[in-house]
Amino acid sequence: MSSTPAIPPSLLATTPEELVPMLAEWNEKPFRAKQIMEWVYRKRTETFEEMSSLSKPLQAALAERFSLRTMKYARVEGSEDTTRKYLFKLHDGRFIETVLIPASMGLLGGRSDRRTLCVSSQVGCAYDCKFCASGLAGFTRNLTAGEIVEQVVQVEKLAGVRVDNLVFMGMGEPMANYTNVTKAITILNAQWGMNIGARHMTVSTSGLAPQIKKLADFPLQVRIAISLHGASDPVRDRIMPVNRKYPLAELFEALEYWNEKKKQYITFEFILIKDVNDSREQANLLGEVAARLNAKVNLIPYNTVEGLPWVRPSEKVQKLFRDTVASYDVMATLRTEKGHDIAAACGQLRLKQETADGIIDSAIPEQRKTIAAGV
Ligand SMILES: C[S@@+](CC[C@H](N)C(=O)[O-])C[C@H]1O[C@@H](n2cnc3c(N)ncnc32)[C@H](O)[C@@H]1O
Ligand code: SF4
Repeated sequence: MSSTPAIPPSLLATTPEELVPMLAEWNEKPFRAKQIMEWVYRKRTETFEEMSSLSKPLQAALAERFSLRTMKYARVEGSEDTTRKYLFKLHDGRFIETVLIPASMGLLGGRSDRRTLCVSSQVGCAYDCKFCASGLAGFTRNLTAGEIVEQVVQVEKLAGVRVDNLVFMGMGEPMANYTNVTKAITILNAQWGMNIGARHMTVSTSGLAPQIKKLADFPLQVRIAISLHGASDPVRDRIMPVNRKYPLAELFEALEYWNEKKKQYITFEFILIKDVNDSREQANLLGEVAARLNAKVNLIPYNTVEGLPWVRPSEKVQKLFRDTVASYDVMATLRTEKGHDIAAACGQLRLKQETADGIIDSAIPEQRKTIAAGV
């Protein structure tokens, strides 16, 4: 592959505090930082020349130092009433997906206006979970904080909506890109920035225990979702290699720390895969640990990934599993909405595009098929 073209760092990854010393260098007053943020986040200006309250030399200095948009909208799948999956081309030619999940029926029967955006945190993923499209072509690179923030800015404009909820459930493992993800969260939460409440942001992780503890110490009250998918080490080892590094005992210990620090419930994500993790025994183990850690459980029928032979269990098995977990006095939901399925399968659209562009080889590694076949 050709080397990455250099572009100036994104202004969307910059805080007003970081701007102040640069402004001093340019003989500008500190209050300009606030003005610049207003152009960026309130008026959503896409060029520096439009920042008409700033002097021409300051516009030029900013343009030399920063980029305002670093990725190009490539295409969208889905329509206004359904989940929309946006594909963006990054400055180095790679692709990422961002999924907008529309307003759903409110809990009390009325229509809720909430819109959830599922953002990517990396190009590809190194964690190699055996059921997931995101890791199929391996890991390419971390997204910068600017690229994470820009997904929200661009989708709001393209869809003409305001995002209320944000989930880090797109491509990549957010806790393996800790610094950029927490910086993006800070900017997305800031009043001068995207002003999204921290409690409306959920970081989903495959279980990187040390980073979970670190995030527990992070001052913003973000939520955490754990991709559990196995309630015992042998089952989890089979489908999630990360479990060999951080086995369940270590993961649960980190979650106890989370509970102590954050005092808010955890969510366990549990994909139901036929004959892999859908047994009564797994449901009992999951119920026990969810009750102990005060976690709610989201059960997700496996969403087929092209090239991978895993399948979801029958509805009867899914419901029995949910009822068994719920019998531990645990809140357990079975996700059936299409939107979530599409979000969960994040990574497939990008795989198709990068394969078509000849950036990656599409072959599903033989090893995946063997593991799926249970050999
Ligand atoms: C793509 S991951 C990204 C966040 C993080 N790396 C993680 O594993 O939690 C987001 C969620 O999608 C789930 N997922 C991946 N492939 C899926 C599939 N084929 N069907 C349903 N959910 C899937 C993951 O297990 C995880 O719970
Ligand atoms: S489920 Fe998450 S950690 Fe596992 S391969 Fe997919 S993106 Fe990576």
